[in-house]
Amino acid sequence: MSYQTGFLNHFATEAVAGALPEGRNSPQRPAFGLYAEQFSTSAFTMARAENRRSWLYRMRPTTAHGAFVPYAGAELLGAPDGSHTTPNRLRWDPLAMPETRVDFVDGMVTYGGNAGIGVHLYAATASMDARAFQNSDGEMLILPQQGALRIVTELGRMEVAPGFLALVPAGMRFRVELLDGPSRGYICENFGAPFRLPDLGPIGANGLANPRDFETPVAWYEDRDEHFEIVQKFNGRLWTTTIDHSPFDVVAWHGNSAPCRYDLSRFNTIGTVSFDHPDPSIFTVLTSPSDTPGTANCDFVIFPPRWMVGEDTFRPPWFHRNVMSEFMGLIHGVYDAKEGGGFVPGGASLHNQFNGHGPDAESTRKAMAAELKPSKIDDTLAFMFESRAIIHTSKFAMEGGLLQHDYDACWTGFEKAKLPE
Ligand SMILES: O=C(O)Cc1cc(O)ccc1O
Ligand SMILES: [Fe+2]
Repeated sequence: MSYQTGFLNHFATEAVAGALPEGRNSPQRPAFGLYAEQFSTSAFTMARAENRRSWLYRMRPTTAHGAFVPYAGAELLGAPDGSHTTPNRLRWDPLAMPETRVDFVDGMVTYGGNAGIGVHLYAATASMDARAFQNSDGEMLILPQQGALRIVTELGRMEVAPGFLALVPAGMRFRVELLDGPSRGYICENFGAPFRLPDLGPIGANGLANPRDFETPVAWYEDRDEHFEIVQKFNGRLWTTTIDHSPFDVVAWHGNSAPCRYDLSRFNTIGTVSFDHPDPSIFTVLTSPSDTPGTANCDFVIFPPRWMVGEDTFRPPWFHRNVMSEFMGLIHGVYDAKEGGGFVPGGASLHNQFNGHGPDAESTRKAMAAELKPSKIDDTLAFMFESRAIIHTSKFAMEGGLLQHDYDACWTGFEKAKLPE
């Protein structure tokens, strides 16, 4: 597998020498009888810095297909209708692996969502073969938690193991192959402005996720004249059609709208070297801004291994109530605000708008008693999708058997403060 590096670069790549036109996008007759196609993930008229599009040179035009009809699988995928939304702090046990053959498409399960994002987990036991998924509703941020994936996209192939993220543009066709057997992970579906690197402000020109660590596949195609099912998510529902060849027939492409992967261990984690626990925005990997400056449609934030050195400081996350809603998951290890257990790899939690949460009683007791020498939080990777809007939960999330009904109890047993007489 080879990659080109950089975030949102203008890449150019060809799997067959001479396939990529030079000096123009749409020659009268592209090489070898290929067909040129513009793939736009921003409006044509978007400001240059925000403009995203790629030019694809493929063996057949994408237009060669019949009508899409409603798709019957993936019954647990869909937009929550609001009837299961609660202000309560929620936490879930891990999603079980299916006992039958289930691929990535049918293995997606919606936990929550709002107008800006969809929050899903997937649990799959089979690779997709002669089918592809296309999400016309939004781009997909995929975080494997168990099992490495090979994601075959129209623009090339990338491998993503647990600890990596994959980002697939809205509208792009892809299939997911399992490299290590049963696989599970998390998905943030982004209906808003596409994810980008956050501004660094006073941090300066370097730090957090550095652009050069993002990797985009080189062009790759397969020449398979057989039936392929295309499953499309459109307007919150799934649709299907069949074509007579592989959709992965793009021989060359250029442009800046492309899938990428990123190894989260490359994140340059920044924290306090004096006192107090900084706001978790310091851990933002990618952000999808809204039209209100400073208020994200969605921030993707990680809690990676890091040194804790704060003096006279309560080091774990503080107790807090937040206008932003927070969905969290755990790739591996223990999260420093939940030392009392219950938040486990493959599990999840949700703390919706203004509902108080923070360290459990066990983490609080330990942090208040700790000797404050430098200590390393190691072997851990938690993450958060933080959204400006309430995250509505699905029926499955509330009634699917994984919800921990005793979650509130992790915040009991705190002693009352004793004021001077
Ligand atoms: O709630 C959480 O665990 C996430 C979180 C972590 C942190 O370090 C500060 C604030 C915050 O919401
Ligand atoms: Fe929080």
